[in-house]
Amino acid sequence: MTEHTASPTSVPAPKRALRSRSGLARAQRIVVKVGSSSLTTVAGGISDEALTALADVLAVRRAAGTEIILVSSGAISAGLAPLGLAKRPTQLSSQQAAASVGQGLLMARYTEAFGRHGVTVSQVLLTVEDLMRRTTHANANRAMERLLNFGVVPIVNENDTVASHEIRFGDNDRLAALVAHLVKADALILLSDVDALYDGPPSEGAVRIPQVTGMQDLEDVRIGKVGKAGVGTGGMATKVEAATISAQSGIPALVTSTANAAAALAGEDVGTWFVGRGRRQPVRLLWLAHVARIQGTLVVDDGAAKAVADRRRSLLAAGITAVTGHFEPGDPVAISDPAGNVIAHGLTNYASDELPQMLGRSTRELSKELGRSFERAVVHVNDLVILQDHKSGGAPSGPPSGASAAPGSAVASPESANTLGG
Ligand SMILES: Nc1ncnc2c1ncn2[C@@H]1O[C@H](COP(=O)(O)OP(=O)(O)O)[C@@H](O)[C@H]1O
Ligand SMILES: N[C@@H](CCC(=O)OP(=O)(O)O)C(=O)O
Repeated sequence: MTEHTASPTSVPAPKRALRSRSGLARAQRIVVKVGSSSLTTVAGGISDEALTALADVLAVRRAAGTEIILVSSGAISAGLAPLGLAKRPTQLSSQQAAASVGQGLLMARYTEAFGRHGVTVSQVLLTVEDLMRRTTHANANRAMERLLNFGVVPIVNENDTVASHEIRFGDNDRLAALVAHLVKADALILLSDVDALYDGPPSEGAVRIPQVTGMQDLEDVRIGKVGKAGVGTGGMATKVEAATISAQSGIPALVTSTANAAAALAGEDVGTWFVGRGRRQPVRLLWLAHVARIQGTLVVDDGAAKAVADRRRSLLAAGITAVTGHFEPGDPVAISDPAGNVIAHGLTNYASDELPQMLGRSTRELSKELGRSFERAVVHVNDLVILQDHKSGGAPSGPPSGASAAPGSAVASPESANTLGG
């Protein structure tokens, strides 16, 4: 194949976020995610009609010069019938087997459908780990950039056959958000069997939500169980989460149906638009906030909660009042205020069995006892992501203050703030 160098395929992604959904018509790099429920049925496997219709829309846009990355679910569902399975198995090894069979079938159909438009596709199977470690992240990024330069449409799925329970996304919605982040997409489009996010399960006469600008717009939204098709895993909850992850790191997201794919790409008023408003976040923090499996909880007192959430300090042992769960140093843990609200996620420097004898004790005391190897912070501020501001006594929290921690306080000196949540 000839290498494209000076064609629309090598147009760099713009640095500015699209302001509204109409900007999708001009977007240069778009991640599109399609769910199992749009492509497959339990009984019939892959729907040729649905897959071809989507490939037609995306191939036309690709031919017009827009870089398209397709995150496609459906491998497990497509593999059920060939293995004689009547429904989606719950056992991980059966899901792995079904994905292994179905992924090949899916790619064969995509290759053919895009090929009719002269568009080459490629298979990219990723695990959470590939996106988290700096070296593997950079490696995945290089491969994607090269594929896009070649004019290829990369088709991404989770590497279901090797992903274990511990490291699995499970749904592809959050994977798509991290892929959008990986390739610095202009926008993320999440396609499903429902045309938008509604204020409640659509079957109950709910009302469409056209735009989400922040968490306040989601407060009254009720999310029902996984859709009627019975083949998806994430449901609307993971789509909202993925769109939020994306929007909060500056990449706007649109949630709509596969039937609306062409209208969405043309910038028409369909679906639910999540306004991109945050700055790009390190992927490690996105993972910590939204994907990581939390292994335990550190309950902190009111002062420490305010310091961590409002003043962005490291968490010290003196402010921790209780520990639950079993974890090792480096594991993701939740930090909760005295009322039980989870205010942050962080990576702990201590194991759950080391912490009880440290709780409530000052840094000086602990330094004497533990000697030079003592790591001051139980959770360092650079390993912390704030999920909500702590509002003690119902009072609104002020802006992060630059004042240093009071003596004996359970917090360390101010450093960079990592805020993701609303
Ligand atoms: N508030 C809501 N707004 C829109 N859809 C919702 C809502 N609550 C639940 N749903 C359901 O979520 C389903 C989409 O999730 P899912 O089947 O997992 O999709 P996919 O396989 O495309 O990822 C829809 O079929 C819809 O019935
Ligand atoms: N990676 C899996 C995705 C699982 C799944 O059903 O995801 P989704 O339909 O996006 O909720 C597969 O290809 O079957």
